[in-house]
Amino acid sequence: MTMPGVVRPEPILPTAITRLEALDWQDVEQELDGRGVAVLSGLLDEGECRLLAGLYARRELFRRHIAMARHGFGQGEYRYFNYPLPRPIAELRTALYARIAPVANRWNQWMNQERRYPDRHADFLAQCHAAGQQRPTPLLLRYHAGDYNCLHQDLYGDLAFPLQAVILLTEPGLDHQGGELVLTEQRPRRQSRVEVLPLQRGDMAILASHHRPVQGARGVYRVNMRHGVSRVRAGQRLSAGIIFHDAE
Ligand SMILES: O=C(O)CCC(=O)C(=O)O
Ligand SMILES: [Fe+2]
Repeated sequence: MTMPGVVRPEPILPTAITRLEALDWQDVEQELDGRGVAVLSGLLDEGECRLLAGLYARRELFRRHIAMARHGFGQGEYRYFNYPLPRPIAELRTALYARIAPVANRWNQWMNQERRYPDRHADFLAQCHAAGQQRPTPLLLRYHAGDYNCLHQDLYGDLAFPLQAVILLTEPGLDHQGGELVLTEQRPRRQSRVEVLPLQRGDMAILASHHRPVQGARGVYRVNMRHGVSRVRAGQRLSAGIIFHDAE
């Protein structure tokens, strides 16, 4: 029996965290350094995806609901979680940050950017909060047939972590058609490159949020990354976004 006024803790994602910790991070780091994106296939199982997708209906968990069309962001909707984050989201955010902070620091070194990110996410969040960025940014997104997400960057203030993660929570071909995650890479004085990520349910994509370094013949140059979602042609698509900086 649930006692009135007693908040039950959210279930956690032990298998996803175990899988995350068991990955070959040298491989993942190489992909991130080389291409600015890495896909962790099947990080979440079906039940874990359903658990996260099921949070969408629980309005009390969110601080803000965005209808994308109203802002010119595309078509579809998303909700920013409130603090305290549901434990699965908080645990993924904390565990993933610790694994990719070295990548972020290496990128800044290569790009001659002074900022270095602390080893622990809690310490980075303390920096965000001290800089006036105190609102949580992890989110759930929901798209129906015809919906899409315009190319964008998720920057919410001066302080920004250069990588973020997206988890696909529904199964392409079954729950929805279309709705591919798309990345663009704008190169100085050259035409842009695009990459389509054919994710399956439970896959996590780690991607460069803003700038990333590319090794060229004459040294390192900086490219400008954007991401978006192509039109969902049928069904319903849900995803979770994990952004490491908080918002103003
Ligand atoms: O729905 C998606 O796959 C993209 C989500 C997104 O833009 C984000 O999490 O920042
Ligand atoms: Fe985004």
